[in-house]
Amino acid sequence: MDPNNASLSCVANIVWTNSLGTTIKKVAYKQATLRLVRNTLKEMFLEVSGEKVNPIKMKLKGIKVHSKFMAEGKASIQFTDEKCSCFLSNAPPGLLVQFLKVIFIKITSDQTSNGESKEDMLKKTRAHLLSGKANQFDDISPVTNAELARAKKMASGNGSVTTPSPPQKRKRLSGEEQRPAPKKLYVPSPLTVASMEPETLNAEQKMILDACVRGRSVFFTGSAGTGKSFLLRKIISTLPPDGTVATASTGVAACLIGGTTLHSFAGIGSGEASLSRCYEMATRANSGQIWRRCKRLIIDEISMVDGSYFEKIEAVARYVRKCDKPFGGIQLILCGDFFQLPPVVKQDSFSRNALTQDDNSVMRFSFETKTWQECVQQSFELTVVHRQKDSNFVSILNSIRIGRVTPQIRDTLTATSKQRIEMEGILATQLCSHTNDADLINQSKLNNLSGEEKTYHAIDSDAYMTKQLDQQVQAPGKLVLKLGAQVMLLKNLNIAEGLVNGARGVVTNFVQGYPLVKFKKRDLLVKPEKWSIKTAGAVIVTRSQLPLKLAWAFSIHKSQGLTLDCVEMSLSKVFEAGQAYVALSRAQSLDSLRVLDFDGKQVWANPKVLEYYRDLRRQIRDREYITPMAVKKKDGGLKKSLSAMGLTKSLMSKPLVTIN
Ligand SMILES: Nc1ncnc2c1ncn2[C@@H]1O[C@H](COP(=O)(O)OP(=O)(O)OP(=O)(O)O)[C@@H](O)[C@H]1O
Ligand SMILES: [Mg+2]
Repeated sequence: MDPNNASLSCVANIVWTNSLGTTIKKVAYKQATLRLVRNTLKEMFLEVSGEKVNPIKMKLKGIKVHSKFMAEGKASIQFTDEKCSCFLSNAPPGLLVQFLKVIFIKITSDQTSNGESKEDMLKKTRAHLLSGKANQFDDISPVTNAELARAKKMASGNGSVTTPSPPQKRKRLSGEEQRPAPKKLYVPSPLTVASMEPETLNAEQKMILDACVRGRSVFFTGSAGTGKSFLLRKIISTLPPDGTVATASTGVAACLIGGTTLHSFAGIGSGEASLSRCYEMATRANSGQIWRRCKRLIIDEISMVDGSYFEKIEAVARYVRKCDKPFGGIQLILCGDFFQLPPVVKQDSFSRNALTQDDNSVMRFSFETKTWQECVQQSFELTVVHRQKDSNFVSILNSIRIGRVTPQIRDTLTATSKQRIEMEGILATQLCSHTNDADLINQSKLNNLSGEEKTYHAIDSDAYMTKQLDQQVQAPGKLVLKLGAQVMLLKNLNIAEGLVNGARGVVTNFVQGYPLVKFKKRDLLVKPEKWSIKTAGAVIVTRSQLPLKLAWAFSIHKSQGLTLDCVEMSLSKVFEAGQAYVALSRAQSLDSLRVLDFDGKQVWANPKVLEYYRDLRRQIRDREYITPMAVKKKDGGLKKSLSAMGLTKSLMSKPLVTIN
């Protein structure tokens, strides 16, 4: 959390009411700046300033904060003394959360600190009034560790301060005793999940966030686990929600950033229709409005977006928005790693065999299009891998990424085939090259278990959206479990205790109808959780389901973007460049990985991608906007970073060779 975040820009409406609840005055700001200030008597105020109207200050005492819709950038603060309410909207969700947190921390701290007594305050007030001096307002001081600790104690229910009051909820305690529920200024949701993550952005991630906030159209890449999706979540929570559309090429990736799929946003079906037909489809009432409202389009896993489709949606954007600028003037934030899975095309045109036939007509990467050159203003490459901590494994993965397998790498990976990675009944997840194989394995393993079946049906907020929820939410519409079922957790429930999205476990019991699951670090009685997705029309729909999925096997395609613990794979049937790399890079360490029948032939990179990255790095190096890695240390920093990525200069300039 940024302790100095005591200001916020958003839409604000202030409404004063009389004792009957009738509105007596209203002030509306399209673009308000909110600040936390203190007067000479150290009382805290919320100052709202904006177009034309003089700043309005409201005392932060006895307030009620309604924060249920923070994830959508909305909240309201009710001021008892002033008899008014301030309604906030279109606030960047992450910044809104931080701002409300600062208010909570400061108020809690003011009330619980052993500061001045009431008598002292009265004396001070009288002296101030007699002095005849005007009230002066200063920004509040940054949050201190002591204030933070007091607020944490308060939030965990150990404190006695109840201001600001949460929505009128009461928590039933043991026995008859009741007391006000602890403040809940934060509502976990996929859209604000970034705020739950304790990690802060590193320097290279901050530089990209800064470019996005400045309105640049950017592409950022980096090997698996460099925090691309993590950064995207931060970017989304830092931008105003109105006009920001978060999408990804796959449902799983869209779910990880709380967005929708690019296809459902664009409204042109698979994109195979003629351009004029696509124009027609995209101008239909709903789609047209969505395109016209969009100001910033975010696309994760851009490597899986076909070039022709990318060109088509760009043309559609210009047409529907009646604007000749690239992408109809929409800011693009693109992210992905072209060394991972390429676009899915009907024919297997980019399998290894096809590469030798010089048949590139069917699939093109989006970076190969003229549209890409015209639309992307700045490119960045993240270089620090966070998913894996072991530098040896990171350098193996970086070599695999570029299709390079040395004898040492082969030996290291082959040696994993015999290691025991199961622990206390938790088996390894098999990663399969084909989706059907994964489904069959899960079904037959479940059938082989002898216990009684328990079925859990999801509750969707809109029955018409079930198909979209199936595509975008990892939690299945129907989940069948038995004692001994291998499962994966689908939510970050407690990061410190390892209860994170991707954590593996086994069902050991059913208690009150819920499965008791043994995870690596602890057992958990798993209860339903909610997922929200934003449809292309900015409507929020939800699914309530147990955050579990059968996990004997997954397809590699469905695993792209995930961090998994305890994985096993046989790569003998891989058919895409980058497929082996995606599978291997899901693991967090060599100890939690088992590779059966490893062969260097299973690893290759697409020559076009290698060439693109060579050019990209040259471009990044040469331009004024030097990359974070070059910023770190101009003399040799670049070389060091490249070798950390498994790319020395000489290798970069050579065509690809796959070493078997
Ligand atoms: N700055 C950071 N500090 C600490 N951990 C981080 C940081 N950035 C990302 N991570 C962690 O690294 C892991 C991988 O991040 P993420 O899934 O965003 O990577 P990615 O680049 O999107 O990978 P992929 O290419 O596989 O989709 C996550 O557990 C994330 O929380
Ligand atoms: Mg990702």
